Amino acid sequence: MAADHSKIIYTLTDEAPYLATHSFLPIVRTFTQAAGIEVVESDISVAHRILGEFSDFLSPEQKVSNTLAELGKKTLEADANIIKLPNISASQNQLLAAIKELRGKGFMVPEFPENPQTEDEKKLRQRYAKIIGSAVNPVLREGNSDRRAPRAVKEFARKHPHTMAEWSPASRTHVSHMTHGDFYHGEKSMTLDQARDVKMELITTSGKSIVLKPKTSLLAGEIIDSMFMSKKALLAFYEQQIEDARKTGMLFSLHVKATMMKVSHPIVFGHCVRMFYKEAFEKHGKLFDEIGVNVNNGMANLYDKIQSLPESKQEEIKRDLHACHEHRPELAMVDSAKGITNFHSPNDIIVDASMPAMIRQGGKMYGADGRLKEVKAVMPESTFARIYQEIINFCKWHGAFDPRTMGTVPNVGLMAQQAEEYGSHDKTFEVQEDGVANITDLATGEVLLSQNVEKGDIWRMCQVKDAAIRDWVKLAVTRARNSGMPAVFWLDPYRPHENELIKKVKTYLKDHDTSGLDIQIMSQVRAMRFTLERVARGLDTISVTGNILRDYLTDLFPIMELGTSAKMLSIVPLMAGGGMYETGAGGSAPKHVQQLVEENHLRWDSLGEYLALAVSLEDEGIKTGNEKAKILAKTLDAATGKLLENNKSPSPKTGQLDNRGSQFYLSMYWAQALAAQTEDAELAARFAPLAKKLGENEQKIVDELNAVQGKPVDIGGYYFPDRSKVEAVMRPSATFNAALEAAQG
Ligand SMILES: NC(=O)C1=CN([C@@H]2O[C@H](COP(=O)(O)OP(=O)(O)OC[C@H]3O[C@@H](n4cnc5c(N)ncnc54)[C@H](OP(=O)(O)O)[C@@H]3O)[C@@H](O)[C@H]2O)C=CC1
Ligand SMILES: O=C(O)CCC(=O)C(=O)O
Ligand SMILES: [Mg+2]
Repeated sequence: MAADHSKIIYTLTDEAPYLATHSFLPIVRTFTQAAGIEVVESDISVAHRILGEFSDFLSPEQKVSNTLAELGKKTLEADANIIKLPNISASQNQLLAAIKELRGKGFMVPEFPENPQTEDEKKLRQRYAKIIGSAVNPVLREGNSDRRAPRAVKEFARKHPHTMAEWSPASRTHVSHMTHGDFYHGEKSMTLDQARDVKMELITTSGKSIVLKPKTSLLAGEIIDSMFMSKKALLAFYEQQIEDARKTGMLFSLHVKATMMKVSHPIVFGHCVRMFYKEAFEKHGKLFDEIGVNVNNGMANLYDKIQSLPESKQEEIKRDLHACHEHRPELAMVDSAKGITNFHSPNDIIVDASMPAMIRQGGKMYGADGRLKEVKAVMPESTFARIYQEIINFCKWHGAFDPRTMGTVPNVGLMAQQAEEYGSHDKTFEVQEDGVANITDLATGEVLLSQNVEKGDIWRMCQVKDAAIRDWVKLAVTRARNSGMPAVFWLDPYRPHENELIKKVKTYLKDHDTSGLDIQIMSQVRAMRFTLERVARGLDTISVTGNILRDYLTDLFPIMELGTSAKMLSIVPLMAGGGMYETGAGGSAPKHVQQLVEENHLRWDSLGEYLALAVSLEDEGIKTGNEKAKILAKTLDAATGKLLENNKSPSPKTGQLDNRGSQFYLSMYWAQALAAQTEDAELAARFAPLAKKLGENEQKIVDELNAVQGKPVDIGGYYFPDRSKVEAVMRPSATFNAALEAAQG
């Protein structure tokens, strides 16, 4: 393919990464132009996704296309080269706020039907369901996951270690999970002998058939699972844990992943809130139902809904809620200054980030008085919760990890084609009546898997495709070979699903040359212990895991090693041949936007973007034979290394170098590296003037960038900001802007 047809797709997302993109894209284009590469935008922000879904409600000039669907199709093409920034996986509260903002701006998308009654409302609700929770990543992730800390980043962390609180062997902090009645308990799993169409059906005790999902087409070799969480067991567990925390004087803290597990975890979360405030719910439950309170969306929803009630009633409810606290444990706070507890909103306590933060703080979270305290971390589902208890045990014995000496733990994750639990939300159901939940072959009527369930249980089917597993095993071998590190498959033979996986892993490993490689299979708790023993000795170990542990471990280890998962290289080699380059392994850090709006300081670190862009350019260079792209990649990596070496990352403090200043330094180092290289004289000549100009004006530009800080700014919205205002805020240095412009061809 001719180099001048090269295209890199760069996503526009939300919050801090969206803001950072507005200053970064003009920089990127200045450089990529020189290699004939066009950088095109694809807006997959939550606001744009709402507009795309509801274009039938918009005027012709307001209509936008469904960019997410288009981008999803692109991932299936061999020449896809996509840079994907983190996006909001919207909770219901966030969705409501986005809808309100859009309507306020004259985009009359429908109101979200919280309690759909009519057929029309039910349809609208279904359309909105496509936008809620983790709705972007599963569509785009048509490949498995390769996440690691690049050498330069790890070296930087060793030289400039982040803070790490001490761990005491006497710490009482622990994880509480269920030991029966959860998804782990009684899971059933099978590998399909042939392609089959199945239905999911509940046969009630009264003999009625309720079709949960009429048809799902499965391929030969696919692994399917059937599992459920018992409501009775869950409630008994919560009751016991709440009481245990009270008796022992521990902070009570709940950790879920309601964004990715968008059907099951809001229910799991809601049961906990209702149990905690049991007496208030017994007294006011009927009224709450009437006014549409749904604490699956957190206490924020309750406080919002009761505002429709007379003042005196509101006071009574609040009194009754407060009264519950008298015989309850103290709750962990998300923001103690603002009085926001762990129960406020399920998207405030996303387990992959919230547990590592606690571990980094020496096993403590904030109480209502703003002081750090030991915690009971409640994660009902036991399948993966056990790894956190294991790392807590290790920290108590070993003490806190030392970022200066600890080894690194990259991850190879099974993620493609909506693998495992994270792809299960269209196959997850809250059981309406006691009965048997069956997965039945449509053609033969044969029941493949069945479970006895009761009203209120959460039943689900998960699946993972054979091709995805093969590709994952191959990626693991490739990473083990290229890195020279041992690789451990974290698989538990006592869990039926993972037992099926183990059989396949053993088979597919034989397709590869594994001579000289150290590849092992261990259950999760052993794998964690083995890995941590090595980490403490400065040794590196690849974790090869399923989809949930991919998510958990790629925040856990980076947060210990690097202070944040924003500094991870995160590659998705797409199964169709293309590449998607995610930027960091974390999210969109909402409090960063708040700081920008209040103080015009953006602490967001775009390092993930720099790393992603370098591999994207390298990939483009290799696939299209574009030598200039390869040089851009190499020099960008060198510039990133220098940025770290010279400590030009954004500071969290207003008044100091922020995201914009850091981007300036990257541009300067990149231009300098290009000017200095001797492989391509044309590129060197093209970037020499920019390198010179930026070097000469370094102090002036940094002063211009820092001078604007300390005052509030207006970006014209939160979910749907005004792009021209964002651009003005994000590009405040006239000197820098002029230098970039002059360098453009
Ligand atoms: N790939 C994706 O699309 C992902 C999206 N999400 C979404 O992101 C939102 C927030 O999720 P949450 O779980 O709180 O996780 P985040 O990773 O956004 O936040 C955790 C903390 O990590 C730090 N952090 C993360 N990225 C950066 C960065 N680039 N530069 C500097 N600091 C960073 C910040 O800490 P500090 O206080 O030190 O600044 C931040 O408060 C949610 O809407 C979630 O659904 C979450 C994960 C991945
Ligand atoms: O899609 C999401 O909501 C979050 C994704 C995530 O946390 C991850 O992939 O690490
Ligand atoms: Mg994650």
